[in-house]
This record gives sequence, structure tokens and C-alpha cells, in this order.
Amino acid sequence: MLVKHSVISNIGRLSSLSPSSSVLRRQQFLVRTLCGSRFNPLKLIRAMSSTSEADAESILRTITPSLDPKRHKGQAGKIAVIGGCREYTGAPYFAAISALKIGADLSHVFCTKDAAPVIKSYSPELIVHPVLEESYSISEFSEEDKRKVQDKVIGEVDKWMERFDCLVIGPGLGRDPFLLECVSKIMLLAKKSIVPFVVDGDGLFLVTNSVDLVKSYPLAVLTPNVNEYKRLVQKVLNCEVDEQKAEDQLRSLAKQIGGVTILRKGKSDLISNGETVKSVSIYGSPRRCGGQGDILSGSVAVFLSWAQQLKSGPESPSENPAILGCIAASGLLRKAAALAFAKHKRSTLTSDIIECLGESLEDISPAS
Ligand SMILES: NC(=O)C1=CN([C@@H]2O[C@H](COP(=O)(O)OP(=O)(O)OC[C@H]3O[C@@H](n4cnc5c(N)ncnc54)[C@H](OP(=O)(O)O)[C@@H]3O)[C@@H](O)[C@H]2O)[C@@H](O)CC1
Ligand SMILES: Nc1ncnc2c1ncn2[C@@H]1O[C@H](COP(=O)(O)OP(=O)(O)OP(=O)(O)O)[C@@H](O)[C@H]1O
Ligand SMILES: [Mg+2]
Repeated sequence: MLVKHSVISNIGRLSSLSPSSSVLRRQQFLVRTLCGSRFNPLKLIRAMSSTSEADAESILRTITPSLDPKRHKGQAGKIAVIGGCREYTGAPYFAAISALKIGADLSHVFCTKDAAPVIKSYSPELIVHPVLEESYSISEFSEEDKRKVQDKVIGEVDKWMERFDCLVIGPGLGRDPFLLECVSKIMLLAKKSIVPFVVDGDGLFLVTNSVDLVKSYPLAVLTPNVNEYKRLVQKVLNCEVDEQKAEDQLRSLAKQIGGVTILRKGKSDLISNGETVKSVSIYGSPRRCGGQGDILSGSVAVFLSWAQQLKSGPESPSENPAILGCIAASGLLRKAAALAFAKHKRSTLTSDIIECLGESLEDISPAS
């Protein structure tokens, strides 16, 4: 309750600064997420009710916006991925390009200077900011100069923050301590601007070691894989993963982190915000090539933004947009993986699944 008060008073403080329309939209959304809403469209209730298996296709149809010629560039979503370092350039690319392939208008990547030209070379569609620094590039710097570098990094991201509908923090980020310290400050900035964020990959390593970074922020979504989930459970619940009580344990974990939304990836994806638990078990693919989690994190960002837009409109769904975003993303990824596998069998790669995202969404929610 205390936290809700502090978030709401933070909203009040931000309102007095004449915020932009996107910030206002997020404020309305946050208030509704915390306080509930009045309007419940029947179809969404049906899709969410009774059994714990969610009707992902129905949710996808409900939250995917129509292609209205009156809408301008940006209205279908502006996503930013914070990730990409010397070792990993594929992961941030997969997350960012998936967001575009689903239908977002703009996709940014904030990565290290070394990773930027590589990621740019994968695709001219992405807006790539070479702003993050790792320890090795500043090893000779004094403490004061290191602080200046950190301030510069934060400033570069802050310039853009209010424009983003959602961040994806962590794909291919690496675990460099200096870089992770900057990223924790970026999370604080996002919370101040009430921008939702999805935490994945090495972002989860950071959050597991500093749970307060996301605790009680209702716009945080965590997307752990098997290992990442195990580490979170051990740290937060102080016990081991118990498959016999998978749903209860996930609910407890989300509750313990103050009602953040957690998408636990696996044979079935399990989703909870500490209250409800939903599963998505649509048949996907038997291929377990790396990068599928990155598609998922980019997709959650887009669908969460769309569910959030719906939330601030007249047909506001009763369900939390973060939960809807997770269900939609999981369902679409699984459909796309099944389609890609039908075409490519053993040689199915993450890029093949990305190529099937559009066709899979079209099957469920035709563009016209
Ligand atoms: N192309 C790129 O740039 C990509 C970059 N990526 C980026 O890499 C970073 C680290 O992320 P991560 O996922 O590799 O680290 P983590 O979760 O610690 O797994 C490491 C090891 O755990 C094991 N393991 C995995 N699943 C298991 C299971 N079900 N059950 C049991 N064991 C299991 C398995 O170990 P092994 O079998 O080799 O012993 C696996 O190799 C992060 O930034 C991420 O975004 C990726 O997104 C991929 C594409
Ligand atoms: N055993 C499984 N059977 C079927 N689908 C699975 C299985 N494990 C994961 N998936 C699907 O693959 C998606 C990605 O999950 P995965 O566990 O591979 O993430 P990840 O390890 O973070 O991937 P990445 O390699 O991108 O880091 C999940 O959303 C889920 O739908
Ligand atoms: Mg991953």
C-alpha cells in the first residue's frame, strides 16, 4: 500500500510538470493498473477466465491494433533494447528486429561502442546508439572520470527515455560491473519516467543481485529461462525450484517482488503477477536453438505497449496489460516456431522463426 501511495504521489509530481501525452497515457495506465478499471469487454474476460491456460489467440486478436491510416509513425510502438556487448550482438538484434516484425514503428538499440557497428550491419531498420561502456575501455580512468563517463551514458539514454513505450533490458548485455552499474541507473530513470520494461538475459543477473531495482514496480516484466528462474527463486524465496508446486511458487515469487509480472519460460510458459497465474502451452517447436528468448522479450515489449494503449482507451480491458502482453508474445512465438519448424525442420534457426512472426500474426489477426 505504501508503495502504491508513493507511485501515485510520484504520478502527481510528474503531472505538475506538464508531461507529454505519452507520459500522461502511462500515468493513466499506471493508476488503472493499481486501482482497477471499470470496463470489462466480454471477450477478454472469456479469454482470461476459469482454467489457467490462457486463450492466447483471442488476446492477440484483441490487443493487436488495426492499421488505421490516421495513425502516425510511432503510434504502433517505440521500443528500445538495452543490450549488446563485445560477446553478444545477436541477442539485442533478435529482440529489436522482432519488435519491428510484429508491427512496432521504431526499434532502438543502446549497446557498447564495439557492438554497435556489428548490429547496424545486420539491419538498417534499427536505430543503434553506441553509448554503453565496459570496464576495459575506462580501466585507466580516475574515479572522477569514470563517474563522468557514467553520467554521459545516463544522459544519452535519458534524452530518449520519455519517447519509449517500453524497454527491453538485458539481451546480450554481458556482466561487466561498470556496464551493469550504468544499467541499474537506466532502470531508475525508466521508473521515474513511468516507462515499462522487460528484463531478460543478463538484465536478470543484475536484478537477481539487486531485487530492489524492480521491487514493487508494476510495469516491470521479468522473462527468466530455466537457469535465470532458478537463481531468482534461490535468491528471493531462499529455496529450490519445486516443479510440483510450480504455479504457487511462481505466484509467491512475483508477490515477493512486489507484484512484478514474471514469465517463466519452459515447455509451457507460466505467467504471474503475484495474483493470477496463466499458462501458454500452444505447441511450438522441438528446436532449442539460442535466441528464441530474445524474440520473446522484444515481442512482450510490443504487446505490452499495445495492451497499454487499449487500457487508456474507452474499451479498457480488466486484465493487467503486462499479463496480456506476456500471453500474446508467448502465443505468437510458439505459433511462429511451429511454422518455422514445419518449413525448416532440423535446420530451423532463430532468424527463421523471426521470418514467421508476421505470417503467424496475420493468421490470427489479419491486417485487413
Ligand atoms: N546469439 C546471441 O548473441 C545470443 C546471446 N544470448 C545472450 O547470452 C547471454 C547469456 O544467456 P544464456 O541464456 O546463454 O545464459 P544462461 O541462462 O545462464 O544459460 C547458459 C547455459 O545454461 C544451460 N541451460 C540452458 N537451458 C537449460 C535447461 N533448460 N536445462 C539445463 N541447463 C540449461 C546451458 O548450459 P550447458 O548445457 O552448456 O551446460 C546453457 O548454455 C545473455 O545476455 C543472452 O541474452 C542468448 O540470448 C542466446 C543468443
Ligand atoms: N522445453 C520446451 N519446449 C517447448 N518450448 C520451449 C521449451 N523451452 C522453451 N521453450 C520456448 O522457447 C521460448 C524461449 O525460451 P528459452 O528457455 O529458450 O529462453 P532463453 O534460454 O532465454 O533463450 P535465449 O537463447 O534467447 O537466451 C519460450 O518462450 C518457450 O515458448
Ligand atoms: Mg535468454
